[in-house]
Amino acid sequence: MQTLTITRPDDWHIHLRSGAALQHTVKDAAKQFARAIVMPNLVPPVTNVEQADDYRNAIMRHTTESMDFEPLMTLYLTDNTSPEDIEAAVKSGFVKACKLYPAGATTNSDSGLTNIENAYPVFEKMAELGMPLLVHGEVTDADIDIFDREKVFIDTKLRPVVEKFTDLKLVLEHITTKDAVDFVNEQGPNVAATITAHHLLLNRNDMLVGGIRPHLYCLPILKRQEHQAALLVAATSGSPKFFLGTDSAPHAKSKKEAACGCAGVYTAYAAIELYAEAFEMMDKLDRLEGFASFHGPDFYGLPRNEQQITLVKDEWKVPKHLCLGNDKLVPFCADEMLQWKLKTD
Ligand SMILES: NC(=O)N[C@@H](CC(=O)O)C(=O)O
Ligand SMILES: [Zn+2]
Ligand SMILES: [Zn+2]
Repeated sequence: MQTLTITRPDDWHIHLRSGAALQHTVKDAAKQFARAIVMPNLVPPVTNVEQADDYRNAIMRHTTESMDFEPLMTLYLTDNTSPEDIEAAVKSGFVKACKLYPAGATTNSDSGLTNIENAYPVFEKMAELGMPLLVHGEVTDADIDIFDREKVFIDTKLRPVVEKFTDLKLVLEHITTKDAVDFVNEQGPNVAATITAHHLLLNRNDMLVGGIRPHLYCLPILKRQEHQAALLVAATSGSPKFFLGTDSAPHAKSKKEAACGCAGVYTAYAAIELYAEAFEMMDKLDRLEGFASFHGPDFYGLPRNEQQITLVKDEWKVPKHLCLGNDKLVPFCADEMLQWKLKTD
């Protein structure tokens, strides 16, 4: 049977949620990933070191020593975040990045920045101290089409930031367009991007043709096939600017299958397997380890993991439902066949 052994990967963008959900989300992440950048968009959001510490402890209560899992915490930037908050975050040692949500852009982003320039003093401190800025890159203007929101954000909001803060470490999260790939490639080594498995495997036809599939609705929304193709090329290029970030974002089944369903796709239960499918599609399985296990820690200035994981080419069927605390959740590719399976023994 075909196998693939790689250095244990990390997830540089995950939503673990809080409360009862942690029972499931932490286990799913930890079975493959050694570390994960944990997004701070809880209700209320994680905006200071004290809240990040509480959240970290809540996550750690769902780990065991044998899981060997380290959550890397983030702060949620608001209009009120100060340079002193950044100093405290760096000093904590466990806060590894700060997250910029434009207010209203995505799930639980209401407390995000109302104007990116409000955070310029904060960006200056982050650049000085080497704290990475993670960006949900979409504008929120009502007159901008949802499929154009990433490109318009890059052109109108992000370009001024990278021109002004030339040393700022910046990760454009969950990129979905060829425009984002080109932008990242044009910048110096301090600008990188994460790419999700679902944006590599799908385009908007998969979500909309033959019926609307609410479980494939996420933000930024799936784009045209030509954008998917550009993401596949970027992820499998071997460039250290692109690395794994699942954006695994669980929501209860009832919240997705609704008149106004929320955004987010749950992939953590089989994330590395899903990426393996995408890399195999490109005949680039040999590039998976760099993308999943090397480029992220190299960018963040953290050591690469020493353990390994093995994937086996062994078809299996994804369950129709998983649990999310006391709720039911429909995972990505529910009731479909996957080709790769993480070896657990
Ligand atoms: N990606 C999503 O569609 N949803 C994320 C938020 C985010 O990452 O934008 C979530 O928290 O549910
Ligand atoms: Zn986002
Ligand atoms: Zn996310």
